[in-house]
Amino acid sequence: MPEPDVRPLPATFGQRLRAAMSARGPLCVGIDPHPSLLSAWGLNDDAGGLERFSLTVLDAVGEQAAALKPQVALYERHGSAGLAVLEKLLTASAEAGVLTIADAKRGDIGSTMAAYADAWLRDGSPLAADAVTLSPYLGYGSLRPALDLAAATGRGVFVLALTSNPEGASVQHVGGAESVARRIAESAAADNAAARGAGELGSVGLVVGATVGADVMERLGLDLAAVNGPLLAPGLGAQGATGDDIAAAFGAAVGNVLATSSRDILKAGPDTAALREATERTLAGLSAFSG
Ligand SMILES: O=c1ccn([C@@H]2O[C@H](COP(=O)(O)O)[C@@H](O)[C@H]2O)c(=O)[nH]1
Repeated sequence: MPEPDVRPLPATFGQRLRAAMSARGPLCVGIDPHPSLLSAWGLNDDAGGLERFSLTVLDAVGEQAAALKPQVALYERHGSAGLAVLEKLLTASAEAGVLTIADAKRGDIGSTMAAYADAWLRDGSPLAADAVTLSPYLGYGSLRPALDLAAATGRGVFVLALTSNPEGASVQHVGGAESVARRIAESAAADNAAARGAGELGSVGLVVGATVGADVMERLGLDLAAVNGPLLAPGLGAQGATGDDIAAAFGAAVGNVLATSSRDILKAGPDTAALREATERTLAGLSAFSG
């Protein structure tokens, strides 16, 4: 009879993110190599500049942030050479023990979704990250291949629910008390039920903008605490939101918020000390809810 496999299961993304947030604070630093930032850093708008930019951010703030969030579009615009740099960044981050969230906003019919899941969430995939952002416009259920693969490989997802841009309201707020956003939140809560039962943070997160505001949350009757998943909150700094705005809007769910900022921190580069100082300042600005 074969020996039972007694290797411990890998920690879930929710467990790893909770540990990172407890140790470092609730901040994710976005890596958005916009052409204007590359230029301001004295770098070329090419794969060489992209690599220098990406690895500088990892080196400078990788130990301060709970996670790094590369914006996939800004690598894709360089074609295959840009994606090769993204692969390098994801590998280097994993080797350094830094969690990564690939901001790819993927979503498609289930059969194609399986291929996106394979790219971002499969062990051994060159583009494997700890988590990926997903768009539920084709229906939350269409994301199932990614939800299942993430669960099987100890990875996570962040599903767009209430995005930080003003245009999001025209889709996400529709339906009032039965809004699209509320349905997405309820679906994520159902997928996190087992983690809730175990008293742990689930691995199915939502994207809820830091810019959204308490009035909208109230009007839509969203129970974000019931989601029991990480809440990725973009909009800090460059889009105008503050730590106080997050504390006011997220209420009882604020302990699950992972605030994310890109341009406001990145504009401090390329100097490593200045990037660290900007990250420190951003973390201090979250004191209203990070204790
Ligand atoms: O609702 C959303 C979802 C994703 N984002 C992304 O976050 C960063 C924000 O960058 P800043 O420079 O801090 O404004 C960017 O990659 C967006 O695509 C978002 O802003 N809002």
